[in-house]
Amino acid sequence: MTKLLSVEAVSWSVDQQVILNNISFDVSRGDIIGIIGPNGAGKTSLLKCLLNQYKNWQGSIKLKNKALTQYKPHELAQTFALVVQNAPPIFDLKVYDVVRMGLLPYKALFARDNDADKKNIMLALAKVGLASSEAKYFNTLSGGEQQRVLIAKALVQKAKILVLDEPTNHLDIFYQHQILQLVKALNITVIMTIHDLNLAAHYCNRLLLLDKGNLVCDNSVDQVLKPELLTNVFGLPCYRDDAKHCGVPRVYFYPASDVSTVIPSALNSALSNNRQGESS
Ligand SMILES: Nc1ncnc2c1ncn2[C@@H]1O[C@H](COP(=O)(O)OP(=O)(O)OP(=O)(O)O)[C@@H](O)[C@H]1O
Repeated sequence: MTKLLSVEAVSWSVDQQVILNNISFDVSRGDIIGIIGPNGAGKTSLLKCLLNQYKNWQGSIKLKNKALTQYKPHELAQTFALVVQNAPPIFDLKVYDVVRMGLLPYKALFARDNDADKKNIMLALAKVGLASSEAKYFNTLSGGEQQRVLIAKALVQKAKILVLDEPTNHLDIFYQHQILQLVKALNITVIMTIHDLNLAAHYCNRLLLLDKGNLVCDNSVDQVLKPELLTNVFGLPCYRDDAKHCGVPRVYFYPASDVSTVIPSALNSALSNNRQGESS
């Protein structure tokens, strides 16, 4: 796969507190990368460095072999589309106008939309299942619908890399899957922070596990979702079910005090497998 983004030894500190420590990884075209880790691990900070929103990080981030810092803002806007929860008040706009904002990196200020622009906007809204919502106010939509509008904006933006910060937060299970299915079906490169490890397993082809600003593991779902590793990072006993529901493993966490009453036999066998793995 072609390398799109190359992150080398990126560190970021605020007031001598190290928030990201020497992070290196590559992103290839078509990757769907989930950044996982506990609260405060540095997931959002890493996204913000990738988007060049912070200026004082150290290290190197290259987009197609050229330093990110050498790109003009509109060039970056043509490359990255950001989808965040809790969109700012600027989105007191109609759905059509929010999606239209995806055209801005390509347009002169105050340029009018042509027929092709309008067609693109409506096509993007149709792709996210919101063609009949163009005249509604963005702020009146549900969280899941707002996410879909922002994805439509990203489509109009023709972004090469879709960056999502906790896209499934506040969504019910149906919309969690709907958003991630939609994201996967776009067939573009995706980098997202995500708390739900089983959702991440389902939709990502690679996971980056962060802990206290360090990249603890960058690998396939199968290699990152190891009970021992996750127990170390999240501080809770973890059991992995390898029955491969829909082709992926599932992980479960338990309060330490409840472990022996929840699934004693399954957990014991998982722990003993771990121990065997350690000794081999
Ligand atoms: N602009 C900032 N100034 C000072 N500290 C910051 C800033 N941004 C983030 N931090 C600190 O960096 C650490 C990592 O924050 P970050 O938001 O990246 O974590 P996260 O992994 O995304 O957490 P969560 O899962 O809670 O969203 C936290 O301790 C946070 O307080």
